[in-house]
Amino acid sequence: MQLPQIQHKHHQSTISTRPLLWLRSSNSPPQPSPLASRSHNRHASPSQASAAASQPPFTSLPLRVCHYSDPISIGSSSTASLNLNHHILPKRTRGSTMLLRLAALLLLCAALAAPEPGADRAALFDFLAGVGGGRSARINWAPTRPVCGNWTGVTCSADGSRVVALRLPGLALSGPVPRRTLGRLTALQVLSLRANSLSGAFPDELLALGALTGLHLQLNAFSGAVPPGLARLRSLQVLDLSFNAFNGTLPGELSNLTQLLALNLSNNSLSGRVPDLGLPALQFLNLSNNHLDGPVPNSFLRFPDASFAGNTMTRSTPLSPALSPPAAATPSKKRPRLSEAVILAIVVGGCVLAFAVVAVLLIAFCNRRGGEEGDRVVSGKKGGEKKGRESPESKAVTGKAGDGNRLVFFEGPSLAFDLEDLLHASAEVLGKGAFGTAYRALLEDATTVVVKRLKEVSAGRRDFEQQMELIGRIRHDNVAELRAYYYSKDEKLLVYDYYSRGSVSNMLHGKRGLDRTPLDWETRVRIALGAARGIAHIHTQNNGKFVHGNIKASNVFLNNQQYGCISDLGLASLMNPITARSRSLGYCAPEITDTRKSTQCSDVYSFGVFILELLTGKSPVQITGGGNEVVHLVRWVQSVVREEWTAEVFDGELMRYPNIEEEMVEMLQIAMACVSRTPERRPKMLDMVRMLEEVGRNDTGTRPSTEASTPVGEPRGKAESSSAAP
Ligand SMILES: Nc1ncnc2c1ncn2[C@@H]1O[C@H](COP(=O)(O)OP(=O)(O)OP(=O)(O)O)[C@@H](O)[C@H]1O
Repeated sequence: MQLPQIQHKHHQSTISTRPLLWLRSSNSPPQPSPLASRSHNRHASPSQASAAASQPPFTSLPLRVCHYSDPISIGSSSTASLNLNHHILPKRTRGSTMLLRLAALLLLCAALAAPEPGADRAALFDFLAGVGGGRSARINWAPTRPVCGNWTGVTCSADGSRVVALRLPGLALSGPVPRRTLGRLTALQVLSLRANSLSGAFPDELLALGALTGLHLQLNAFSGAVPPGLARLRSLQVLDLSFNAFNGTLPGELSNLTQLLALNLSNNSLSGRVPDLGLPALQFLNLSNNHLDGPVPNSFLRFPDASFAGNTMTRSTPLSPALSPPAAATPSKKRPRLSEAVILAIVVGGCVLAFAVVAVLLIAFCNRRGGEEGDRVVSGKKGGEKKGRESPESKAVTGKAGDGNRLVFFEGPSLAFDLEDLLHASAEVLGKGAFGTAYRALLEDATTVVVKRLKEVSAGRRDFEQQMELIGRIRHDNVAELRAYYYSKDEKLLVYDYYSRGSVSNMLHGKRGLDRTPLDWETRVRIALGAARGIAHIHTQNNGKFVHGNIKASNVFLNNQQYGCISDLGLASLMNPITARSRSLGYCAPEITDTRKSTQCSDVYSFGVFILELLTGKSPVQITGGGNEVVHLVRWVQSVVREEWTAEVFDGELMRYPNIEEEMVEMLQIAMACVSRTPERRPKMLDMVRMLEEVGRNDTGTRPSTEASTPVGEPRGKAESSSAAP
């Protein structure tokens, strides 16, 4: 991907961009292409280098670093003004010089008067003084300015008394971490020194930082053992030591890290067997490209092959050829032909796309860096920074002057991340849909978001932004909120909350066995009712003209109250209609053709198909007869019902629940009305809400109770009031 040169808006300094690496196994950040990165793995054996082309499911995004070729920090500029020599200035400037001095003095006084994390300030200074290469003017730690809110990469507690986060990525820091410096930051929760050139053993003093939740030391040159003492960091949620030169075995003591959500030790020189660490909370694991051997421990069997690629580990089910280590150890692995095979595997895995997402995110990040100094994208409202049309809900905007590319965040109740956090996130591919690829990204503060990279957007910038503003304003319990969007010529990104239980499609058709989430009747009714409320609300937007356009089970999730919650609204109108339609097979109303766009009536049809899916447990389109026969759910249900075999249509899994037949039949009738061929005969979504609420009200108390006790038809706070509003 061609990365642009970006001008720093204020200092006129050129930021040269280094190509990023993401989900890659490479030895150092500046690699021109993900496909070429195999040959640059400085710690990996040839086998690892080959396997490095595989796609570990977890990695960091810190992969492009911006360098200011002519950096001038605010601190240094204010110091410069103090040093002005009035003797060489013309008389008329002497007055202003005095003013400047006075201002600087006031600034100093203000700095001294403000509540300061005094001890932490001293520790930070000692760190900077002791670390190699740490005198970069990009580290704007001016003694005259208060630490909190001013010092580069430093975040303080709410009362300003302690430093709680230190993020100094890509600042060319080198050498060992100086002793008795960072260990004094005892309130530190997040430490990120990623993408520097720090070396030496793991800094032991970090092991005393009991409040740490995120430790990001990836992309450095640390060596020696992974210390067992890490187990003392009981609050740790994210540990990323990837792309270093750690060796030795993996300490079993890590099993004490019961809060750990993400563990990335990839691209080191770890060896031996992997102990069975348990780690029940772990969601991301990457041990790829080490020298590990032995079986994949039981507790890690739930992670994909890519987590272990580039080792010689074995698991009960064979590693997929694309990811298995290797044979790559043999010279033949170095041959171009094999490399192509590996590359193909990457493409098949779809993970290469993740690379591009991060590229764009990084571009956006650099754009942000080019914006106002200290411009925190979501940390608060900033008046006047967004020119032109502005949604009242938009919180802040970053961008490069002139091209209009920008990242826009919307207000949200739990918005606690900014773009920088997003860029530092570990990520994995969730899936590929009609509109692009979705990634799950774990931020440094352990927040998980979903980043959706759209493809084949046919709408122009203006239409796109208008639609985003519409979508971003929608707030409803049963509608997945759009948190942020990014638009540039080449990339369009959307940021959503992550729904940990996955989509209703996963719940209905996901793999059978232990991992399967059984969907009881009550849950299905709540899903249908919630989704109906959400869609009904959507239909009231834009003066009652808003269309969802892509209603299907993979776009319905469970909200906190276990009701359906609809996502991906309003995207269909921005896309190439033919591509979108081909992926929504089975949900598409018959009247929608290549030239006719989705309507609210066609939304109702799609919703009807979704209800049939909930009732039957079957996909909207099934291929049978050895791939020769296509069975459409709607037609199948219609034919069965016509033959009066109604009971035959229901999901076998529902048969275990007594006394629900009547409700199932009612719901079937509602669904059948929705999938009428004649659009005008379909009910409105608001009618659907009422009808589905009636289904719940018919409960005579004989229905088996489930863990979620809220009666289906009962008003439920915001969702109910919202649904009543339309
Ligand atoms: N916010 C989310 N939380 C959890 N999983 C999600 C989220 N958004 C999408 N997914 C899952 O990621 C996968 C890919 O989603 P995506 O929306 O890209 O494709 P889709 O839903 O299959 O098709 P379409 O692009 O038509 O919506 C799906 O399995 C989807 O359920």
